[in-house]
Amino acid sequence: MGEQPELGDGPVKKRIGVMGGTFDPIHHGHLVAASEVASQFHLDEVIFVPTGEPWQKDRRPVSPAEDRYLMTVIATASNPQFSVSRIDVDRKGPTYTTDTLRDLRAEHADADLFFITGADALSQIFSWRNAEELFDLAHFIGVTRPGHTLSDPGLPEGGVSLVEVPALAISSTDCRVRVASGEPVWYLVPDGVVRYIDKRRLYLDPSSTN
Ligand SMILES: Nc1ncnc2c1ncn2[C@@H]1O[C@H](COP(=O)(O)OP(=O)(O)OP(=O)(O)O)[C@@H](O)[C@H]1O
Ligand SMILES: O=C(O)c1ccc[n+]([C@@H]2O[C@H](COP(=O)([O-])O)[C@@H](O)[C@H]2O)c1
Repeated sequence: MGEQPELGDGPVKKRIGVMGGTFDPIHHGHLVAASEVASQFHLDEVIFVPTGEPWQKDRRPVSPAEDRYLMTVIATASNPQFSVSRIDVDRKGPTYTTDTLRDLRAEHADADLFFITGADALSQIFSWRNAEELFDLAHFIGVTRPGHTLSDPGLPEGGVSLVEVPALAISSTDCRVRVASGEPVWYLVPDGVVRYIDKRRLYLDPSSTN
């Protein structure tokens, strides 16, 4: 049997969301943002990409990349639309999103990429390395986040979409502080992540939480 003919002008491109983050730990704010963008933008899938060395988060020691990667796998395992990439964890040196997007474009040459970022990260985007190249590599989607104003910091015309997502006032910092002070993180992070934090004894040292 021959291949199905393509409709329209050419093959329909896959639409892949990319959710980059330090995920220390991953929480329901990340998951809701990815799910909502996937729905609103008719994405085929969302790839979560934990950072290797997040060079702008150097105020405190970040948990080992392998722990952050595994928590991301646990958190996304139940959603068939979600997957996790090791590309930033496996690349040596500081994590730059231009590298992330170049590598993903090489792996998914047939796809359009949509990079998902919260209001706080979007407002800092011009401090990222080679920021001017970012918008040629993916379409950017800025999502609302409680406590932060979602505004366009001067992004190129058509390069970014601003999207409202259900407001979850959760941050990884708050989760770490709660664990260090013996407060629960149940329902702020997926159940498997609560258990992983406990098993690996993460975030118990108060000096490394903030
Ligand atoms: N509650 C949330 N709602 C929407 N977007 C979020 C939320 N939390 C994080 N994000 C976005 O997810 C991406 C990855 O975030 P990150 O892993 O740094 O989590 P964080 O909660 O901001 O961590 P930390 O408190 O350690 O700075 C960023 O683009 C961030 O803006
Ligand atoms: O490219 C950069 O220089 C750069 C600087 C800071 C953050 N980022 C990316 O922004 C995403 C969210 O980062 P973070 O630090 O808020 O978890 C993640 O994918 C990072 O790699 C990228």
